[in-house]
Amino acid sequence: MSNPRPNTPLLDKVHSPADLRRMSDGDLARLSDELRAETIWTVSETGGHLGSSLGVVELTTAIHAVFQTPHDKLVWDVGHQCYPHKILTGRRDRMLTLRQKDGLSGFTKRSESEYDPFGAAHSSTSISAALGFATARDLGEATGDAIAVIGDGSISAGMAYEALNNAGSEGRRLFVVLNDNEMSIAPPVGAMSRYLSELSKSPFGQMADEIAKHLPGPFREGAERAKALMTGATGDATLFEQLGFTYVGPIDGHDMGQLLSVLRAAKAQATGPVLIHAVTVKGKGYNPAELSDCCYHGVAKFDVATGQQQKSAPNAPSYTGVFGKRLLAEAEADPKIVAVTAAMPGGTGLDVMQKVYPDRVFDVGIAEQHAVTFAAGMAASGLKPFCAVYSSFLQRGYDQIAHDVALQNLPVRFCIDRAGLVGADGATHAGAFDICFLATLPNMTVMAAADEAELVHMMATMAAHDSGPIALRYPRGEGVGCDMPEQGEVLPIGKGRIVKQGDRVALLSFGAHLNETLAAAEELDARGLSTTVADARFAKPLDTDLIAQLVETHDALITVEQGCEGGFGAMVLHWLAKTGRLDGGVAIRTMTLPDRFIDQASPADMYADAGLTARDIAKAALDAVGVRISPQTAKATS
Ligand SMILES: Cc1ncc(C[n+]2csc(CCOP(=O)(O)OP(=O)(O)O)c2C)c(N)n1
Ligand SMILES: CC(=O)[C@@H](O)[C@H](O)COP(=O)(O)O
Ligand SMILES: [Mg+2]
Repeated sequence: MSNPRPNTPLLDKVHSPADLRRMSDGDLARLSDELRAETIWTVSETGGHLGSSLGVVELTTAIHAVFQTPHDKLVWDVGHQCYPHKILTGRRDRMLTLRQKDGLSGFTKRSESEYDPFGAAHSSTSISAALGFATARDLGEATGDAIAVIGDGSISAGMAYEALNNAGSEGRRLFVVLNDNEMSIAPPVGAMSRYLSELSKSPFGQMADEIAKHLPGPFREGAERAKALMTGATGDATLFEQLGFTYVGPIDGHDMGQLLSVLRAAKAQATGPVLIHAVTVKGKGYNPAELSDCCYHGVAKFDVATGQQQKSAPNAPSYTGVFGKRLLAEAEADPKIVAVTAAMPGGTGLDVMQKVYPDRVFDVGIAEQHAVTFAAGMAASGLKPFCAVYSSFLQRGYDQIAHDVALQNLPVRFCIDRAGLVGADGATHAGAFDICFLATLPNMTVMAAADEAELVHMMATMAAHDSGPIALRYPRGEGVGCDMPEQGEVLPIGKGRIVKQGDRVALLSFGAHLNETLAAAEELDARGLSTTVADARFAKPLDTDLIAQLVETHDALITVEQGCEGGFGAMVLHWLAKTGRLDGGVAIRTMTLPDRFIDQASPADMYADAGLTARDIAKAALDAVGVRISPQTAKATS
């Protein structure tokens, strides 16, 4: 399907933001319409984060028109809304490579453009980074103004308050644009969201006098009336003003005239931190997006005329889908089971349980640190909390896992979706580190599902495991299409399983790379190297009997995991070394992700880049047993 490319005569003249600064205000408004059409067309061909990008079309145009980017530093929060920004900053001709192998990142990225002064993808970092730039300017570095654009969802994270708190006390000239579209991925939650909702209903332009007087007539009267009204009505300043910011807003984030006036006035007058509250619509200007519950937050390729997305039929249930269903089943059987998500009820699958038990599922907003310790408090009180957080986002709550959960040995269940390489979201969302940062914690039990049937058993095991914290990791996307058990069977903690018996080479897989490991075993068998395949199931506690048996009865042991160095394979090596089993010389290879970040591509291409294909595993085994593969053989069989 190919959608007709929009006609964009004004946008065709824009090769950098400098071209915007030569346009009239009227042309900038017309340009934004073209930019919106171009964004819709682009994402219809590539898929990606459409809704948030459509919500900032005018804002993007106005900021680049008023501020001198790239000397002034524009820092996007999350960065999923950066497609209009990328189109205006010289990357329009590469937009069809968005989120693809060797293509443009789906988020801002320093190495991609001087207009991306700070990379993002994990939320709530923009104010901190922007304050860093502002401080560097004040210390003499060659940088200009700093502008952070943060959404109403992202400003619910603790890190944003740390930054507001510091910026408000530092008093440096800094611009924070709050892009308030009253949406996160799901509808926003929390008291802050409620507060912003009230604030955004206040009349236009409650702002400080020194900025209001620089506004054109009608805006100024409106602002003065609103200020009188607001001050009269409320008497106190906004939360942001009480933190030391000049608050400007709420303004219509789609009205180019308001945006340009307010940004110009703020730029002309600001001597300290300014927060501009722009009210926008997620998915603005594209009906299917505006009308959909998710505002087309993340979409597949689609037909522009209808909004119909191109989604291939699944070959197997998704891990997330199996997780959601099984959690509901476990929750039906045990009223003490509760669940916690950090603004991702749909992505984690908790929405399945939420529909049935809304009082037992807690969406705490984008607040992973709080989510973990909140779950710890519930565990300390006798409940059985399942804390469902994507692997890479769980990095945000690591000290809470160590300090509040593991050290106190509290029975929090960590359900870690998007473990391993995730594809189009690239390096920022890779679930590469959770095995390493969890298996090294005392008291922690760490499991990984080899397939969707194992996930069912491991969910039952988590529900039953009440003696301390336990984590279960599983990848993004579909399972392998295996037979599914009706019920989950509680697994013996710390016990793995032999999947295929051989006697020369032992492949010990942890998690969802079992299929590739079995394929490697086939190749090795075909070469006359009888191969055992074992599924470790646990990275902690290790099945040391199994490992000892494999090492004693095979010529080589190869560990395989969808995780970084320092994870499962390292734990195996530690144990072997500590028990002297390496002294006699054992042929061992640990197959892990490489010590580098891997850019977006398909998961298969990313694992090939990582050196974790079935062929790679087989080659490691051949190398370990000393069968050198001649270049010709390698070429012939590749
Ligand atoms: C630390 C972290 N947790 C969760 C996410 C997943 N995530 C991406 S965008 C988003 C919602 C952001 O809402 P908002 O800031 O309001 O931006 P909008 O999409 O409305 O433009 C979430 C939860 C993330 N990127 N980073
Ligand atoms: C921008 C962001 O962080 C989320 O939208 C993320 O891209 C969701 O990932 P999944 O598509 O794997 O749910
Ligand atoms: Mg939002």
